Amino acid sequence: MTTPKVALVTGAGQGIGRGIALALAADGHDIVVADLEFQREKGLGVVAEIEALGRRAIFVSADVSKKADITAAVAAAEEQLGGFDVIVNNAGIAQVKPISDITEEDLNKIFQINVNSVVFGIQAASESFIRRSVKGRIISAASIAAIKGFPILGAYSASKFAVRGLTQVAAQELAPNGITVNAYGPGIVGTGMWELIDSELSKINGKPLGQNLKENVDSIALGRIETPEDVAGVVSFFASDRAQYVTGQVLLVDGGMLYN
Ligand SMILES: NC(=O)C1=CN([C@@H]2O[C@H](COP(=O)(O)OP(=O)(O)OC[C@H]3O[C@@H](n4cnc5c(N)ncnc54)[C@H](O)[C@@H]3O)[C@@H](O)[C@H]2O)C=CC1
Ligand SMILES: CC(=O)C(C)=O
Repeated sequence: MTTPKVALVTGAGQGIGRGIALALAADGHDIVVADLEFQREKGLGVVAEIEALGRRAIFVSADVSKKADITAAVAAAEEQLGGFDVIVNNAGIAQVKPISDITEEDLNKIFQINVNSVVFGIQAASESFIRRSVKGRIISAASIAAIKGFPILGAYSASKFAVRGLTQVAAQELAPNGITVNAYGPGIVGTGMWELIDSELSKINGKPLGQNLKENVDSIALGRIETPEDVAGVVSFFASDRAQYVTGQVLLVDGGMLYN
């Protein structure tokens, strides 16, 4: 296949999404930086970082729980950057609650953002790829919590198991079109999401701030917290020509926490 040239990354205003957007730009992609409207300033900062790498980039305000927003972001890639080859369904949220406390609203919210978004991303990307005869790449955010259920992260774990299931199904359905579908499975990454998990766990188990994070990091074989750049390396691989025979996989990038 030809090297993908335009990538759309959701949740790219900060954290892992920002790291992925910068890595794909360094690989030679032009980038749609998609995030919620309230992240516009941060998103424009990422656009400037990408432009400093010599690539083109635009910020698109998109709520991934809305199908129309994802479809519009794909259209913006085609119309403003002249193509569309890779989607990274990265945006996601965490919730930190024992199953006994999970509400109907909690479930609806986390599934709309972590799961519905992946269905919408697969739909919008594959429609564009098939219409334009592009053997594109669909890459989504799973987690170690897509392989093993984590206590107090029940709704989150369920949502990431769903991402893994969707990845396997879409890989099989889209293979006849030459489209590959994969997911990355980070472990404990030092972003806003883990700041939230650590502080919420502290409220539940009374440990001092930072202690839950430290204990989790202590369980990592490579002995350090993960960075967005660690995750981005795997996404860069999935988007590259080197990954053209890889589909339907969740690749764990966790420094040695789970083993398959
Ligand atoms: N931080 C970690 O340890 C791990 C993170 N992940 C996954 O990686 C992905 C990125 O996580 P982080 O960068 O750590 O999180 P983060 O909280 O630092 O960043 C998430 C980004 O997604 C955006 N976002 C949230 N809801 C959105 C919506 N409805 N529409 C559009 N954008 C939205 C936020 O504005 C933010 O820019 C998530 O899917 C997460 O579940 C997976 C495993 C571990
Ligand atoms: C945030 C996340 O996915 C975990 C397992 O920590």
